[in-house]
Amino acid sequence: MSKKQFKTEVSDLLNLIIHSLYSNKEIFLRELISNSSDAIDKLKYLSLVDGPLKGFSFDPCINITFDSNAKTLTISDNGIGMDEKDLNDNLGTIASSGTKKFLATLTEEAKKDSNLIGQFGVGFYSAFMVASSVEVISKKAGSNEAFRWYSEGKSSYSIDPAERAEQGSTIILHLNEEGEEYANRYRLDSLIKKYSDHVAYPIYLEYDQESYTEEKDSEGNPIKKSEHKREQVNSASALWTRNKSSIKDEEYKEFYKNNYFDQEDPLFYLHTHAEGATEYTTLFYIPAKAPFDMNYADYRSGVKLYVKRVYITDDDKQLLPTYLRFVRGVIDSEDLPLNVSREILQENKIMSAIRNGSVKKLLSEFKKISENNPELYDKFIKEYNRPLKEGLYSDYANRDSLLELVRYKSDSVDGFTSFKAYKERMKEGQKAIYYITGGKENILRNSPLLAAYKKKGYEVLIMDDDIDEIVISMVGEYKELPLKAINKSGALDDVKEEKSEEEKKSSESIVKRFKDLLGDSVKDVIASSRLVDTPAVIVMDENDPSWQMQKLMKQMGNVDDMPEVKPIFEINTESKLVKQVETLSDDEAKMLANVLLDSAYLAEGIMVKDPAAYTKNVASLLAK
Ligand SMILES: Nc1ncnc2c1ncn2[C@@H]1O[C@H](COP(=O)(O)OP(=O)(O)OP(=O)(O)O)[C@@H](O)[C@H]1O
Repeated sequence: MSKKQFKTEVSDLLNLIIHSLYSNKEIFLRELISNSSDAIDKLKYLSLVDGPLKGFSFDPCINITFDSNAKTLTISDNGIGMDEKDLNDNLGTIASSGTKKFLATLTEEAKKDSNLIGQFGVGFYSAFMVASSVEVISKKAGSNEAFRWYSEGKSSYSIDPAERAEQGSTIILHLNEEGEEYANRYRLDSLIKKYSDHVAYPIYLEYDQESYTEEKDSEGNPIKKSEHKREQVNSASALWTRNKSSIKDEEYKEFYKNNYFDQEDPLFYLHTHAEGATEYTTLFYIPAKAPFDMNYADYRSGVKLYVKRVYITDDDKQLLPTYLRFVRGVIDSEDLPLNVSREILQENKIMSAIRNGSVKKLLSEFKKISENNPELYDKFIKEYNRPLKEGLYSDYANRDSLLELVRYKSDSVDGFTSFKAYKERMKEGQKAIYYITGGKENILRNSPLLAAYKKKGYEVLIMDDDIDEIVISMVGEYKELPLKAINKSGALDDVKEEKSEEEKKSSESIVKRFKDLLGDSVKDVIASSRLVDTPAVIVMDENDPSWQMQKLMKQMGNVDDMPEVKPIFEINTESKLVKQVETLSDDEAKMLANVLLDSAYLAEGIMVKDPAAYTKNVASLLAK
């Protein structure tokens, strides 16, 4: 016997599955059936495309048997099967390296969520929730050898030669105490219907039915007879191929929950059939909660591609643009060739037409919901605002549609607002959409810059998402209205208050004094025409990166090459404090100017360069 150790992650994972996730242990059956269905998909596909298995003929099916005396449950399929190496690779290691990393971060509460199992691709191991040992007897299509994998789910497994007539896999569960209840016809029947009704291949349940015959024994009692039966339990039709009007809401939801490993109903779904230059069907779902890996670079794509009902792939990130990675569902094309490979998919004209059409449909559905069902749209935005913003950046062709979908916080209304609603609220004479970026919400909301806009009645959007900065500066305008950052020099003049000649003169001399005092610690000093109660603020030159952007650039590692970017110091020359620089001695004036500059940094949530010097200056000024 060749005994092998599981990779350590597998032992950890088994432990986790067996002990934390077992509140919903019945899902093991769905996982094993789904593996069988995938295995049939793979063989069916290989039998249709060029290669050694082309023309391979078989009658796809999944068979389930049980023995309540021996306490076993057996799931077998005639799919692709596994050879020795596959058994080692697939059942001896964990599917993705990201999974372990993610598991490590899960809270105890979250670990109890059995939903997570399927999302990881650890489905097979769920068998150990109900079995004390598991055997897999498998023969790979095209091979003459069969193998038996065996494990008690602790730290090791073994692989030995075995016998199996046909290609495919047989999974034998030796049920533990928790699992005994599954060696039961009615229990299995209802579980298959519940979770696997739409699996595209027939699932047969075999059982012995006992009945009483007409005949009587010597004592006159009816004689019992046992009959072996084999019945198809699932309906085995691909839901998306059915006519929309014949499908109930419940059926759509069940399909989603059983196929996309979510216990919650989806937020909404859309089922469409396109005809014309390209013919295809799509059934898309929006999960109620963003998938856990949505913000990981190695996220799992949630859309499966079929060609004429034949499964092609669920691992292709080209099917939809990255920013729609939260969408789950099916694309089924009538026109793509079956042997379409990943490389071909990328450049295939039909695929790109399907992709463009799908994006348009999704975006227009989002728009419809935003107009007709604001409550639902709020839920949607709470989960998916961020990926939509990425779309603004990456999907130029659909930017106008996306601009109608994204939402922002505002200093004038509660919750989120759209650009459209902002535009409708705009004051007469207002020529731009104003926003502030570059920090946490509370810092932005307390920015001294807001007062001048408020005074004019101009609304300011509070953009506190770290990608807003990059995205919005790229977008530039909404319906020909420029988008202006109020903490950049470009928005200064829009809220200008006219000054008298005398005021101008006095402010010129104060500005000059500040320039002398601060030297090259700032890019420039300007007299503010918009500050109300605040002595001074820092803003960035229109063409310089903001603080947030600089921070991002530093994080990305370009520290050495990046020249120091200095702010423009905008001073309120009407402020008493500011005016004092003209009366104080040079030393004291310098101290004051530096304190004002450092305070302006702090108001932006930016740490001052020399905190010790700052507190010392403040203390000595206060003392005076
Ligand atoms: N019945 C089967 N026939 C052939 N291969 C199988 C079968 N069951 C499992 N496998 C192989 O073992 C691998 C691991 O299965 P497991 O259920 O743990 O993860 P997965 O199927 O990749 O992910 P998920 O369960 O999320 O779909 C599968 O990817 C597949 O290659």
